[in-house]
Amino acid sequence: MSLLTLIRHGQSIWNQQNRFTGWVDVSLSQSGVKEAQRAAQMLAQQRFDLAFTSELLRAQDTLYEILRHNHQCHQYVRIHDTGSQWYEHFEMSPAEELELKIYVSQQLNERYYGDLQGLNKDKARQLFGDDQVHTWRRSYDVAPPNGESLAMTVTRAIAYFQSHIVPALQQGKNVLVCAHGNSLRAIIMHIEKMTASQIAAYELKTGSPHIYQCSTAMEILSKQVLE
Ligand SMILES: O=C(O)[C@@H](CO)OP(=O)(O)O
Repeated sequence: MSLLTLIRHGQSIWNQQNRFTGWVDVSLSQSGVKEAQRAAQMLAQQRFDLAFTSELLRAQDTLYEILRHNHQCHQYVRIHDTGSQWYEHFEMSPAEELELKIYVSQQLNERYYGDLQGLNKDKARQLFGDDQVHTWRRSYDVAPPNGESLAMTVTRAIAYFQSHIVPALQQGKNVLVCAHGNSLRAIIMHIEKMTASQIAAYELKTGSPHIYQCSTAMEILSKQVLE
């Protein structure tokens, strides 16, 4: 059995300003740092064997806050090139085995919001209408102009989940994934076998850990959301 913990980063400055963010590398707001610290307290006793995050600061900063306060994690190493798996060629010393590996991947980035990035969401509703903006934000397969639909985000996030995260879970490892509203909705849709309309209605709070107990056959045995 293994634990899969998914957490959306704490509130960012652009979440606070209600602006489409996507791949823009916006930092956490003061409330976002507090949310990350709160999540860190909730997860302080949990043992993680490895962690995954996106290329974006808001997810990485939330992850580091969690790891810095984790009683079981003494040192971590950030590995950007997830393809090479270089370190696995060497026999590890006991000290190296204590290192928690953090894999960073663009495939876990937020959904790319294209031309909407930077625009205030209320202003977008004035310009394009409520229905159009809702469709861009929460439909499954309609992409915003020059951006990604949720379906496109699902394709890349699930490819990564299958190739990098599932094998670790199948080995009984406890995995922490710190990412974004839409890349995590993609993973949740996949593991909870949700339909497109179920995921459309599923909102993920910032800084609120989702903890899944998984069997080695990747069945979900339980789910707990900490608030
Ligand atoms: O702007 C974004 O990048 C995302 C997440 O904050 O927004 P939405 O919830 O509208 O998909």
